[in-house]
This record gives sequence, C-alpha cells and structure tokens, in this order.
Amino acid sequence: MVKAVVLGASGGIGQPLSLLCKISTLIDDLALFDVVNTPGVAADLSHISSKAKIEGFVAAKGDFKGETEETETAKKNALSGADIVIIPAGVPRKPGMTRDDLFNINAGIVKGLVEACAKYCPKAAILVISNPVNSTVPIAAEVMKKAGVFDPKKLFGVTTLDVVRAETFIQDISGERNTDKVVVPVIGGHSGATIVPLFSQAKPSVNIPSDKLDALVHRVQFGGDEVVKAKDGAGSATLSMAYAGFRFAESVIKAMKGEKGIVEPTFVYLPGVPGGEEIQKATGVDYFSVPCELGPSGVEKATNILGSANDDEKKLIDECIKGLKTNIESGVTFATK
Ligand SMILES: NC(=O)C1=CN([C@@H]2O[C@H](COP(=O)(O)OP(=O)(O)OC[C@H]3O[C@@H](n4cnc5c(N)ncnc54)[C@H](O)[C@@H]3O)[C@@H](O)[C@H]2O)C=CC1
Ligand SMILES: O=C([O-])CC(=O)C(=O)O
Repeated sequence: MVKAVVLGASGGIGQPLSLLCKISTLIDDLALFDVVNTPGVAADLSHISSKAKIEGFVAAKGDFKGETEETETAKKNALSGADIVIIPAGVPRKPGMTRDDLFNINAGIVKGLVEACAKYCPKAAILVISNPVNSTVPIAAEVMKKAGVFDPKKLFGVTTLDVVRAETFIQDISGERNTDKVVVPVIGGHSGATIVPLFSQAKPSVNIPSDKLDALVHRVQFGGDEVVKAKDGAGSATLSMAYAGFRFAESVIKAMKGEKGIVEPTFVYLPGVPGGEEIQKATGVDYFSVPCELGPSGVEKATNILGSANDDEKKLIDECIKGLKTNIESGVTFATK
C-alpha cells in the first residue's frame, strides 16, 4: 500500500499533479493539503474511477501561515501514514523575477510544511518542488535535522523538469520525437547558470552542431523564463512541471516497491547519501543534483558524473558551483537562525 500526499495541491502544479497521482496505478491512498480549495479539488478528482482513495484537507479559513490548531489537525490527518510527500506549495514567479525573489515567501512555507512532515510522517520520502529549490532543500534538511529525523536518502529536490527540457529541446534540433530514446543528465541546481546539462553524456550519443550548442544549453538553463514570459504574469511552468514531478515521484515509488535499475538526477544532501562524499569533495558544496540510483530506502548511490564532463561543461560546472554556494547558504542560514 502506498500513500502519497500533495502539499499545495490546489495550485497550478498541485492540481494536475494530483490528477496524475489519482490515475496512477502505483498509488493506493492520496491526500491533498492546501491552505485553500482542497475539498473541491478532492471531490472533483474522487469521481475518477481509478483505484486511489482520495481525501482533501484544508487549513482553517484565512490561516495562510498554518498557525491554528485546526490547520495543524488538517496537516496531521493528511500526512499521517504517508510514504511519499510531494511539495509544490508556494508562490511562482512573474516576469522580471528570479527564483531567488521567491525566497522570502516560500522559505517560510516550506519550513512550516516540512516541520509537519517531521512530526507526522518522519520516514516518508520528501520531494521538494517549491522554488528556489537550491535553498528550499537545505531548509527542509535543516528542519528534519533539528527534529532529529533527517534521512538524507529520502530528501529530494525535484530537478526533473530540467531533464525533461533537455530531452525535448535536443529533439527540436534532431527533428526526432522519441522521448524514450534520449537520456540527458542534467546536474547542479535548479536555476539559471546552476543548471548544467551534460549533452556530451547523452545516451545514445547525439551530434549537436557546434553553432547550436550554446543556444541549446542556454535554453535548458533558462527554459523556466520562457514560460514565465509567455504566461505574462499568470505564473510559471505548471503543466510540464506536474508531468516532471509525477515522473520523478513514480520513479521513487517504483524503487520503493523494489524495482531495480532506476536512476534519476535529483538535488540531494551529498554528505548523507552513498557516493555523495566524493562529489562533495569535487564540488566543495553540500548539495548537488546528480544521477542517483534509487532503491527501497531512497538514494542508494549518487553517481559522480562530473569527471566525464568535457572542457566546456567543466566551465559550466565551475560557474554553477559559485551560484549554488550562495543559494545553499541562504537556506541553511534561514532555517538555523
Ligand atoms: N522545481 C521545479 O522545477 C519547479 C518549481 N516551481 C515552483 O513551484 C511552486 C508552485 O508553483 P505553482 O503551482 O505554479 O503556484 P500556485 O500559486 O499556482 O500554487 C501554489 C499553491 O500553494 C498553496 N500554498 C501556499 N502556502 C501554502 C501552505 N503554507 N501550505 C499549503 N499550501 C500552500 C497555494 O494556496 C497554492 O494553491 C512555486 O514556488 C514555483 O516556483 C514551478 C515550476 C518548476
Ligand atoms: O521558472 C520558474 O520560476 C519555474 C521553474 O522552476 C521552472 O519552470 O523551471
């Protein structure tokens, strides 16, 4: 039996993500929590004849900070017994903003929600989607550490949308549409220059004309901006993110159920995952997204793919590390102050 919980389930990502979870054959119980509208979203989804049992839990009216006892009970009821918690709660960008501009609001939201996870489902896998991921994941880790329940193998920053974009944009160049056939590792973090696609490591290998490579790398790094601009004030990527978040969640669940050979890039706490220390030494940072082999208890092995990057990609990695350091520090400082 697998129980999944979506925190921020009424939002632009939350709703399509909850739909995908509802129709998944891998999920038996689905709980939705948000500060607004979850009873309606859950009632709507409950009419779908798929197997997952669904329930919606909402904060007390007007309690956006989750301070009342009623809200605490709603969180407790949503999270108790969870195996996997997916967190897309928080504000999205508007044109002209960076992901870091979301920090002031989203840091507090993620902190509060992860505190509830630490209390009510300390053993669950936690998948953080809320931006800025480079900082919200360190916040989540510090909260779990403080509660004495941190299992780094089960804390994941979701960077799958960068992988999906790399897979898609490469096909725009090759003209082929066959997503199952191109695997592009994307490493580092999840914002601008901290996103490093390793096209040299694509499998099967791809031949990208040299005059197109820089633009392709830039498009993966700044794909989020493309959507923010096109939505023109109405938010950022939601549907592609729901797809990516669900794809990653499915991998985590399949691995939990014992399926072997599942590898996904994800932003993890390096000192706490097998294979991570070597990558920590190479990068000088505690958090980094690398392809991770997943198993029943979370990350079984973080792969040090950095050494196989070519010279141009190594320069991108250096640039990435500079940005990541500051982002990680902001998260740790916020959560430990
Ligand atoms: N990791 C990634 O690749 C991506 C991350 N994102 C991020 O995901 C987040 C959500 O984006 P959208 O769904 O478009 O935003 P949205 O504004 O449409 O939805 C956010 C939802 O979170 C809820 N919420 C706010 N505070 C909450 C709390 N304390 N507890 C529970 N729910 C709460 C809101 O009521 C709302 O329903 C943003 O921070 C965005 O930047 C977006 C795209 C990709
Ligand atoms: O760009 C944003 O703010 C949302 C996001 O993380 C993405 O689309 O990659």
